[in-house]
Formats: sequence, C-alpha cells, structure tokens
Amino acid sequence: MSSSASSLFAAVEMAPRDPILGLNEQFNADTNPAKVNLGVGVYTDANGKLPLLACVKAAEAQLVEAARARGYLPIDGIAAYDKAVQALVFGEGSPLLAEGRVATVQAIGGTGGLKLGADFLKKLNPTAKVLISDPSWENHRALFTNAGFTVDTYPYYDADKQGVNFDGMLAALNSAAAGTVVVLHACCHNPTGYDILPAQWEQVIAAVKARGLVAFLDMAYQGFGDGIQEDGAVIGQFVAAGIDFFVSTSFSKSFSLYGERVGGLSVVCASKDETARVLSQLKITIRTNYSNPPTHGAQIVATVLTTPALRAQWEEELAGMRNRIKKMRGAFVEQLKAAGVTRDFSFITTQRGMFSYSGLTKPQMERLRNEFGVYGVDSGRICVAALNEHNIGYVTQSIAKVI
Ligand SMILES: Cc1ncc(COP(=O)(O)O)c(C=O)c1O
Repeated sequence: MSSSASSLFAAVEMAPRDPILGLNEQFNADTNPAKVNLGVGVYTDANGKLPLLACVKAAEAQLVEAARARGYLPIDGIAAYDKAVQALVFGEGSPLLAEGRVATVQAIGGTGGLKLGADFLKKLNPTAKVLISDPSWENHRALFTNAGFTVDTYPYYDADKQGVNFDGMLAALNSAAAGTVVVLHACCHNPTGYDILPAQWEQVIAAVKARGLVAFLDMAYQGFGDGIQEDGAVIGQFVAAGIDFFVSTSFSKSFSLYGERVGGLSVVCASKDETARVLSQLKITIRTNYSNPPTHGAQIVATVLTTPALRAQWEEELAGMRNRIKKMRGAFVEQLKAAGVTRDFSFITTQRGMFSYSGLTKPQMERLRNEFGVYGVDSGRICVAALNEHNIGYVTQSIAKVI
C-alpha cells in the first residue's frame, strides 16, 4: 500500500508529548556538559546517581541464593507482598487487617495502583466525576480521563500565600456531588510540596463523610515527608472515621526501585465478605490486562519489609534520603542568597518531599533550560531531590541570572 491516504494509520494523530518525559528527551539530547535535570521526579544521591539501597542489594542476594537452593522460580503473585504492604500502610496491628477488611493487590507501580482503582471505580459508578487537586501530578488527569471519567479540580495551591488554599479546597469538597471520587495526596504533595495538617485532614474527612464522596489517597512518597509512621498517619485518620476508601502505594521512590514498577492498591471495605468480592473484581482487571504482576521487585520489597534487620536498614536508608533532601533545601536557599538573589526563597524549606514549586515563571524556566541546561517544569516545579553538592552551585547561579 503506497498511498498514505488509504493506509491503516493515515488518520492517526501525533499524541501530545508527556510534559515530563518530553523534558527528559530534550535533556538527553542537550550537549551542555553542565546540564542538570530537575524535571523528572527521581531521587539521586550525592553523585547524581540513582542509589542502589543496601537493603535492596541484601534482599536480592538472599533471593538469588534461595532460588539457587530451591532450583526453581516462583510463577506468580507473592502473598507475602500484599500482607507486607497492608502492614506498612495500615500499621502492623490495625484491627482492619485482623477483620479482613482490606483488599490489597500488587500493582505496576503507584501508577498501576491508581489505574486499577480507577477501572474498578468506573465499573462501580460509571457516572461519577473525579476531582484532583489544582495543580496535581500531571498524570492524574490523564489517567482518570483515560479510565473514562470526567476530571475536574478542587483548589489547592495558593500562589500568593505560598501554601494551601484550604478554605477553597474544603468548599469544593463540601459542594461535590455524592459519589464524586476525590484524589488526595497522602503526603509530599506533587508538585507543590505543601501538605495539609492533621486537623485539616479531619475537616476533609468530615466533608468526605458528609457528602458521601469516595476518597482515593495517592501515597507515592511515604517516608519522604517526616517518616513512615508520620506520613501514614492520615490513613489512620480515615480508618478511625469509619470510611471505606482507596489507597495507592508506590515503592518507586522509597526503595529507589523506579525501574521495577512495584506498587499496590488497597481498598478498605465494610466487611470481610465485601473485601472478598472487591478483591475478586480487582483480580479480574489484573488478569485481563497483564495476567499477573512481575515478581522480582515485589519479592525484594516483601523480603525487606518482613526481615527485621533489612527493615531497620531500609528505614535508616529512607531517613538518609529524606534528610539529604531537607539539607539540599536549606543549601538551596542559602546559595541563592549567596548568588545575590534578594527574593525570599525560604519557603522552600517548609515544603516536603521531592519537589518545590519555586515560583519561577515559565519564561524563567525556559531561559534556565535554553541558556543554562537547567531543566525544570514550565510551571516552576523543580525536583529538589536531584540537587547535589556538585550541581547546586551551578543551578543557583543560573537561577540568579534569570531572575
Ligand atoms: C503523586 C504521584 N502519584 C503516583 C506516582 C507514580 O508512582 P510510580 O512511579 O510508582 O508509578 C507518582 C510518581 O511520580 C507521583 O508523583
């Protein structure tokens, strides 16, 4: 077939570039030797590399040895993984777990957890609307739209206040229709770095309850805010309120296992019987999409979480990553001052997680990229977790030049 007009794909349009992945491509093609990638949300160590955690290395060695001794590989999902995720997310002794009221499945990263939940919700309530924060992780809208939902936003970021527009957020929730799915960032809000306080969560929970909304907590950064327990406390607040809700989990960041795509979806149900039915539906979605999740990364995570020595090592390494980001936040503010920037950037030290909404404008972000090879998102979002002792001086001096 030579004529393009009659070819099978003649009418296929070029899809828009993913804003972050597009930046990555541009970054990779950039020949500037001083280039710095603050676009993608990846934690890199002092040398700008993805760390291979010692706990991961040890678990992997243990698994290889066990497989050698056994002489065969496991074929499908790992029961220990689902239980370990539950214990991490809901707390070891949570009565919910004893009551069998949580349906947990392994998912292809946090993204997969969101997608499994979205597909299930679409079957459950096809006409429901989805609300995401304004702004939100750029994939939330696309993912829920792709699952067939109409996606709208609730106010979140207040640029003037450099914080959360909590009144606006609450008002939006209090006027949402029953059944509306509300996607909430459990901690380390992406992209703003601003979280709401426990007392504000109580108000969100009250609104969810009063309006009959469906809460979907996206927990992609557990341990990157204040600690594993601290960051997971919001889950306990929802549980205490007696609400049925969704939680997606990601280990991409907390285990530095970006490439393994290890995540999960947990659905809190009203009874053991309901849990069994929900679980059966989630399994159908998994079965008809990719049959079973891959085992390797999940085995590593399950081994670390269930082996006390490795678990302790993981918590230490996670704290190390968390504290290094905090240190970089402080250094960033100091070095901007040292570079002669008079604008106050101290708010950066109050933000949590990997990102900062820097307040830099689109033209400034473009200049940073085009003139200095410093890549961030046009919205001003930069990944603080990609700063290190070697690049921070160059980045802050470049910023000083574009301000
Ligand atoms: C808020 C949020 N949710 C979910 C994800 C997806 O996590 P994963 O990479 O494990 O799919 C990310 C990753 O950037 C994120 O920032």
